[in-house]
Amino acid sequence: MSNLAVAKIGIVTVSDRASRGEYEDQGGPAIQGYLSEILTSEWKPVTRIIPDELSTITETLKELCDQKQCCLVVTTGGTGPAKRDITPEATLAVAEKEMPGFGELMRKVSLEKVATAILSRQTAVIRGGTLIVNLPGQPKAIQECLDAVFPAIPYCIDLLEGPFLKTNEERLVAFRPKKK
Ligand SMILES: Nc1ncnc2c1ncn2[C@@H]1O[C@H](COP(=O)(O)OP(=O)(O)OP(=O)(O)O)[C@@H](O)[C@H]1O
Ligand SMILES: Nc1nc2c(c(=O)[nH]1)N[C@H]1C(S)=C(S)[C@@H](COP(=O)(O)O)O[C@H]1N2
Repeated sequence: MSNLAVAKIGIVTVSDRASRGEYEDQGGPAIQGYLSEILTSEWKPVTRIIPDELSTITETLKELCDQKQCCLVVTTGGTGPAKRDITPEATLAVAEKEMPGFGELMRKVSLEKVATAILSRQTAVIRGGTLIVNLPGQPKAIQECLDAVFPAIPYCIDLLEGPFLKTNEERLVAFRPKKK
């Protein structure tokens, strides 16, 4: 992946009911809207709406990382303790490296908003040149979580030798250490 390439970003809604059309997916559009507001460099979304099935989630993540060459994949849903919530396990199953700080920070800021944030097992991992980040299913959790961790994402993608992501600094300042 060249750092001059247009950034492809995977947006994966994991929801039995949204994937069956029983309710309209609000999570994927909320992530896309957030990224459009934050990013000033060129990027392209690659969206998927899938059920809470381990093999479907792992295959989708592999496709977005290995074939589509997304530099970032953001998932929403399936991070809780319910029987069918399996997104973190699927994410770890395709991981080469775990990035536990993302889940820790998202739970910390979320706990300041809702006591039930403790129920999310959301995590983040690296697969090849891709960072995968899990978000909870509640659409309002998307901004709460991404505001906390997004400042670290452009530099993480630099370290993976991916595209250079620029942010709208009035909205969010990306952390990049000063070059010596
Ligand atoms: N993509 C979505 N769009 C709109 N609302 C959602 C979405 N995903 C989740 N929600 C809301 O957040 C709640 C918690 O999400 P969770 O991922 O635990 O879903 P769930 O209750 O297990 O059911 P499902 O997998 O069918 O969405 C849902 O019950 C729903 O009200
Ligand atoms: N920021 C934030 N985090 C949150 C929530 C929320 O509303 N906002 N919902 C919590 C709830 S109610 C649950 S059950 C867990 C897991 O949600 P999921 O299974 O939809 O991923 O995320 C938690 N984390």
